[in-house]
Amino acid sequence: MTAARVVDAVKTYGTGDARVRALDGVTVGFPGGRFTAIMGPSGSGKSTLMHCAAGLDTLTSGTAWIGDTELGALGDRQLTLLRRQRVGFVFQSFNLLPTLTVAENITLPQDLAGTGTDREWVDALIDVVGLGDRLRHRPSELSGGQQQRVAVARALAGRPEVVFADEPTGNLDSRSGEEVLRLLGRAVHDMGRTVVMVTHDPVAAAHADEVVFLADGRLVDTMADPTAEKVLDRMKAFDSSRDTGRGTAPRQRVTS
Ligand SMILES: Nc1ncnc2c1ncn2[C@@H]1O[C@H](COP(=O)(O)OP(=O)(O)OP(=O)(O)O)[C@@H](O)[C@H]1O
Repeated sequence: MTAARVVDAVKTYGTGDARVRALDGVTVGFPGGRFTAIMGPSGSGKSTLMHCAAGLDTLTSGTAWIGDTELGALGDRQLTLLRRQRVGFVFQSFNLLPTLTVAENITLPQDLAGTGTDREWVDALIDVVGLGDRLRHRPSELSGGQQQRVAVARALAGRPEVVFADEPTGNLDSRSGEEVLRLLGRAVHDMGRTVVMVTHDPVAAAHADEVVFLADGRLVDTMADPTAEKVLDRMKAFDSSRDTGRGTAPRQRVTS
């Protein structure tokens, strides 16, 4: 089962000479029950791909799917509901609500949707993220790593079909980052969830089951069972092919 996918995805930003093709015909599926990392050089289109696949942004052409639902066919309200009920998000900057407690932050999406909370599942999650003694605290009373663990619990609380994480360790020291990555890995391998993570860090990507590589808005490679060394080597190959003028083309400008 493919939890999320894009087909022939094209995304352009800007107009005229300044028009940039951030996604240039990407087709990729993210399998259910797997942890996939999206890697690539800066500006290669990683965040754009994630945002379009997750329904946070729309494609210029092509289609994006969550399960069997094509996102382009949905109106604004349906898209909001889909994001709230079927997708979870973890961002680099945690995005917790400062006035709410940890417990309230974790169940906020279900409270907003009025769908009710699966108490047993949420209690199990709180156990896994290790924040049982912090439930009445506000985010400002937690470390960055703890805040991100709350964000991971919030993303998983509604049992979404897929969790998208955009550089989830970008604001964390390596030890807290490692904890968050292990948590995402456990969500997939012990709890049967699906995670798609954008990262530029080979060590983070090594936690995934599979890495997909973007360059200049195109899907250029995939790697199963990654290690940090293998991912780093693959990334270095991008750099050397750029240096020698071979391999991936420079970012394509669209002048029409
Ligand atoms: N809102 C926007 N308006 C104009 N151009 C944009 C916009 N968002 C992204 N781009 C351009 O699209 C391309 C892809 O950007 P994107 O952020 O998806 O890349 P990325 O691989 O996530 O980069 P990074 O690793 O640096 O975050 C870049 O050339 C970027 O400048």
